[in-house]
Amino acid sequence: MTAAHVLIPVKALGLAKSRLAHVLEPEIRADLVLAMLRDTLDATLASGDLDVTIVTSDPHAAAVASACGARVFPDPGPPGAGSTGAERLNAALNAAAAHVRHRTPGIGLIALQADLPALRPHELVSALDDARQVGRAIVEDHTGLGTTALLHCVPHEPLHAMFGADSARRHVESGARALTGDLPGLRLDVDTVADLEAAARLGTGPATASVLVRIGFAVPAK
Ligand SMILES: Nc1nc2c(ncn2[C@@H]2O[C@H](COP(=O)(O)OP(=O)(O)OP(=O)(O)O)[C@@H](O)[C@H]2O)c(=O)[nH]1
Ligand SMILES: C=C(OP(=O)(O)O)C(=O)O
Repeated sequence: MTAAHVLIPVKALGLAKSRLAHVLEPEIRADLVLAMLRDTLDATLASGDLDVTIVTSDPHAAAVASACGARVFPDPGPPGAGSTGAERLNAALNAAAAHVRHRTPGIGLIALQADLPALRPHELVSALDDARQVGRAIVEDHTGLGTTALLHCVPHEPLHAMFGADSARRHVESGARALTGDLPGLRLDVDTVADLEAAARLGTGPATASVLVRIGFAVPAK
């Protein structure tokens, strides 16, 4: 049986990585988002017996998913008028989780960020092993405030994603254990120029490395 099902959300590329908009033109920003998605996906698919679904309405992200062997779940769109970005993200993840659990009752779920270009397969394996011991767990991002992975191994409770600003605290309050392992690639989501520099130092997958070289970083692939 598949060990767990990984859900990776990606919003429309034109809206993505707005915190890099002051340094990167829209076209290269879109290339970077797709490259980080590809490297995140490749590391995830190399982590063992995991199914992977990309949650997106973006055709370019869906094409990358299909090329890598992942499934695509169409973003259901805003849950209501005036909903916030975080509400849209969590609604999309929760809908995808319900769909997966309908097909595969009780399967473990991992909601994973799409911008983890330095992710190593063993980090995801180790986090999943630890999450199984406690049922519900998170990996805090490198700032300690956000969540890069919500690992939900409680068979008969819905995912209840709570991503968005300060999501680590909310996930912990919802009963998730914050994992303490040494997981530098899994903790490094890339939102800012400083994050990009940190990822380049840590070593990214080849797709991201190639974009970094185009924008002036001299980096070896991991
Ligand atoms: N499917 C889906 N994914 C989303 C949605 N909102 C955000 N995401 C994804 O969730 C992750 C975190 O989202 P954000 O931090 O809002 O966006 P970002 O593109 O990483 O960065 P900023 O634009 O700088 O905030 C990213 O992978 C997004 O693509 C949504 O409404 N639907
Ligand atoms: C959405 C989140 O992350 P970020 O905004 O850093 O991508 C989060 O940590 O819940």
